[in-house]
Amino acid sequence: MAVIEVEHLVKQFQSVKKEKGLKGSVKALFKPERRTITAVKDISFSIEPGEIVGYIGPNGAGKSTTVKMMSGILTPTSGEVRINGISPVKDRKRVVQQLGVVFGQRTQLYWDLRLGESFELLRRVYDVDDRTFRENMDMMNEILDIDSIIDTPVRQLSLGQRMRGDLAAAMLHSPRVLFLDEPTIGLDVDAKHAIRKFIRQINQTRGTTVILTTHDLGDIQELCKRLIIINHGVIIEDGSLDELVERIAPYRELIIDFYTEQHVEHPRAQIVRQEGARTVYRFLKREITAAKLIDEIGQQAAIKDISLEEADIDDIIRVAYHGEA
Ligand SMILES: Nc1ncnc2c1ncn2[C@@H]1O[C@H](COP(=O)(O)OP(=O)(O)OP(=O)(O)O)[C@@H](O)[C@H]1O
Repeated sequence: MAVIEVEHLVKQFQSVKKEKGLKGSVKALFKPERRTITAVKDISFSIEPGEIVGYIGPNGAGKSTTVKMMSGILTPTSGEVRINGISPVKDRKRVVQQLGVVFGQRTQLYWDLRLGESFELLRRVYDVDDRTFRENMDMMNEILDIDSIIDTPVRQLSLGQRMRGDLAAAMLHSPRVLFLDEPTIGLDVDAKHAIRKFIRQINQTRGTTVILTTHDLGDIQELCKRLIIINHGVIIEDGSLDELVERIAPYRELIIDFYTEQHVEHPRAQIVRQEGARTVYRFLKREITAAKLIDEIGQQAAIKDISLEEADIDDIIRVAYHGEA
């Protein structure tokens, strides 16, 4: 059974349109002109236990709004969400027990307490028994080195330390599903590495299902086997990064430097440029491997040096978002 099911989900916000100046404010107060913003238009997907899914899209696409509806923070205008078969609208309490939620830009820790005290308090909020709490703390300590910051007041934690604390807090009640909204935002390379390792590890050892919202290409490449891409409140792609690359950029370029000027043709590669002893070939990844191509060209003329160029993931994601060439 799918762990998350989303069916024809829609969220509209009403806002009051206001003209400039005092006159506009007065008018908005007495004769408000309402405007409807459709943040999520009609979204359906289903996620199996143990998946790590990147829920991505440009700013304002509707990602956070979807995550908030999935975690029961917002009520959908129409459509349905089920987490392990339970609707967050009808039974928020039971859904919350199955969910861990981390927003990179906010914290659920208590500013005025030490990190360890924050965990103690959250343990009571989630009603976690002693043994589960200890087991989870041990595991989080191993992966996120929580012991080294456990006595630090939350307000004094660096951003990376705070994120480690937030992730540990989200796992205290052993949730089966984790929603992470930009968990690596603003972090340095070491902290990002630690967070990604954590996500992989809890996914592998506990089978935790992870939905990840991110603008970080490293997160996408290293973690997400499946990408759901949304824009303007609708899904525009649902598949693996490899499939996306294959469809948008099926070519690779092979740059070969011969010892002397050569003109070597190959039936499966097109010559893009020739400058002195250098020839640039373009070939389809699914038709031939680079190794085979190099080998076969090398049989016709001695090769001095090679390099390979792939399409930029950044460009591929941009094309997927907007369909730009
Ligand atoms: N409470 C609200 N009232 C009115 N409009 C809202 C509200 N929350 C979100 N929106 C609008 O809904 C749209 C989707 O916003 P959402 O925060 O879901 O996007 P996002 O994909 O998470 O973007 P980002 O990557 O910038 O965080 C935006 O146009 C936003 O301005």
